[in-house]
Amino acid sequence: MSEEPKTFPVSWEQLHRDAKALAWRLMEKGPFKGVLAITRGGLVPAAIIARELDIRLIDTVCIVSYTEDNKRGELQVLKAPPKDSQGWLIIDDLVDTGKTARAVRELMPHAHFATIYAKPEGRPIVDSFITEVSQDTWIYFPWDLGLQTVPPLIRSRG
Ligand SMILES: O=P(O)(O)OC[C@H]1O[C@H](OP(=O)(O)OP(=O)(O)O)[C@H](O)[C@@H]1O
Ligand code: HPA
Ligand SMILES: [Mg+2]
Repeated sequence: MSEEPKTFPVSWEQLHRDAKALAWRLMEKGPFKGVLAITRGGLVPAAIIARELDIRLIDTVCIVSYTEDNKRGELQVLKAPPKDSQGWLIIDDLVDTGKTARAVRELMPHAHFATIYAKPEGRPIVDSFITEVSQDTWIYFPWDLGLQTVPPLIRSRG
């Protein structure tokens, strides 16, 4: 992963709101027979969307992308998705370079692919998303954040 100058921290409330907005959009794309979460980032959004669409069949595709010198490396599929991709809804938290999405699409060519956030490089690979952020923005998800103190605005002025 490269150094990203801009940051986009997402709170639990915002994530819930954005996941529900995605569920609204997906209502007209279904019906879906099941939700496939891309671990690990897709797990929380998948739970919210499955609840809103009243889908009880949930599966995962478990993927690790090794990092070497802060760079995204080879993708390793630890657990494959179902063989028949027809009618499945794939959920991930975001698409960035599109490497993960491309790999999962190859395994699930007939599924609908949805993410909450999308960066320009990966956006053409997904079927549905809610919010686009620029390629040089790093999204921080609530499960990677903690409460901390911040200095008054006036002291951070250059
Ligand atoms: O479009 P890409 O460049 O492939 O990046 C997007 C992927 O990267 C993140 O997952 P990560 O591999 O960091 O693992 P995690 O979901 O377990 O956090 C994110 O959850 C997406 O799955
Ligand atoms: O912007 C991001 N945020 C968190 N994880 C990621 N994995 C790829 N891009 C990102
Ligand atoms: Mg992920």
